[in-house]
Order: sequence, then C-alpha cells, then structure tokens
Amino acid sequence: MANSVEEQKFSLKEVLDTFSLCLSENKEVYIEHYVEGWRGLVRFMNSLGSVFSFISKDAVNKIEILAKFFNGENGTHYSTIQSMVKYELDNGLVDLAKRDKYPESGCRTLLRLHRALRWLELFLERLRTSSEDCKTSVMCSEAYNESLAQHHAWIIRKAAGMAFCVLPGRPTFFEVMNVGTSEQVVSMLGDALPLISEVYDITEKLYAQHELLQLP
Ligand SMILES: CCCCCCCC/C=C\CCCCCCCC(=O)N[C@@H](COP(=O)(O)O)[C@H](O)/C=C/CCCCCCCCCCCCC
Repeated sequence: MANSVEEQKFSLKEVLDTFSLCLSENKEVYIEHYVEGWRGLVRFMNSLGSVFSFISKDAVNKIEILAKFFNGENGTHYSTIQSMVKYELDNGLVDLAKRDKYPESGCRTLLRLHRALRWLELFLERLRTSSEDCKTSVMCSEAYNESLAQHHAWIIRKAAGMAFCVLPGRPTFFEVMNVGTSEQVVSMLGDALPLISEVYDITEKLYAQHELLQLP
C-alpha cells in the first residue's frame, strides 16, 4: 500500500527536481512547482521534530493560500509568479501600504516564501562548503540573520534562534537528505544551488520592478 504524505521518506533529490520544474522556457516561475518544492522542504523540517512545528505551520499556511489561488476559479492567472503579479496589480487585489482589504493576496504571501528561499540558498551554500565538524545551528542562524531575520519581529527571531539550537549535526542532516555519501550530497547541492539562485533572482527582480518587496 502507498505511504501517506506524512510517512513518505524525504528525498532531497525529489525536492530539487521539483524546484527544477519551476522555470519555464521564457524564465517565468511556475507557482505550482514552487509550492510543491516548499511542501517537500516542510516534510524534511517536520522529520526534525516538533520544535519546528511553529515554523512549518506558517509555511504550510502560506503554501495552502497559494494552492487555493491556483486551484481556484481564477487559477489560470496564478500559473506563474509573473501572471499572478500582473493579475493582482491590474485588478487592485494587493494591499500596498497596509494590510486591509486583501490581507492574504498571492503577491504578499509569495513574498514571504521568496524571502525564505533566500535563507535556503544561503543555508545550503554553507552546508555545501562546510567541513564535517561545522555546526548546522551556526550555519542556519547565520543564513537566517542575513535574510529572513530582517523581516521578523523580536519574538519570532528569539523562537527561531532557540529552534536552530536543536538542529541535528551535519552527518545526521546529510543522512536525512537521503542522497548517499557526503560527497554525493555536496555534488547534488552544487547542481541545485544555481537553479535556486536563478528562481530567487528572477522573483526578486520582478518584485523590485513593481515595488512589491516591502508588501505589508
Ligand atoms: C534540503 C535540506 C536542508 C534544508 C531544509 C529546509 C527545510 C525548511 C523548510 C521550511 C522553511 C520554513 C519557511 C518559513 C517561511 C517563513 C515565512 C515567514 O517569514 N513568515 C513570517 C511572516 O509572515 P506574516 O506574519 O507576514 O504572514 C511569520 O511571522 C513567521 C512565523 C514562523 C517563524 C519563521 C522562522 C523561519 C526560520 C526559517 C528557518 C527554518 C529552519 C529549518 C531548519 C531545517
């Protein structure tokens, strides 16, 4: 019998393959694959213990908001990040100055995951170039301080800092990725990081062009 989603073993390769489907030929970013990539990462985080559940709850909430949009009646407009931005802006569906009529627009929701993607990029790059005795908690909090932390309130930063302290060591981390030897993990990360960076850069540029990088 097939395993339920919760029981499925995490596979870094599967997650990275999903992210690799994100980019269309003309460099648009497919929301469906983007969100699927995040679902896989959340599965990984859940396998690390309940201390991370406040983080995964927030991520899942944002994933579900976006999934509702692309599965909903206006779903065709939510096929790519580019089409979503155009549709929501053209139709005044984004709260630009303060949260008001559209507190959960696609644009502001995706922005939160986009900022988290930068954290992921920085963290994975540190993992890739680290030696065996490097602490994942240090790599994770450095990546967090350089990215997401700037957008989080003090209380969230404190809670995140405490959660990072119980991250398993690098060898266990690599094992849970389910890729093979450390060398194979490092090589897979080396292949995947340029793609993650590209998805991040395209989204960042698009949001900057439309002055959406500070959406409330
Ligand atoms: C592949 C192997 C290694 C990498 C494994 C990574 C697994 C990570 C999976 C999910 C990452 C979590 C994504 C978090 C999204 C956070 C979005 C956000 O910023 N939300 C805040 C703002 O939202 P609004 O209030 O404006 O709606 C919200 O306040 C945040 C609440 C929760 C705390 C978020 C802390 C984020 C820490 C990210 C590091 C995760 C560390 C996991 C370590 C494996």
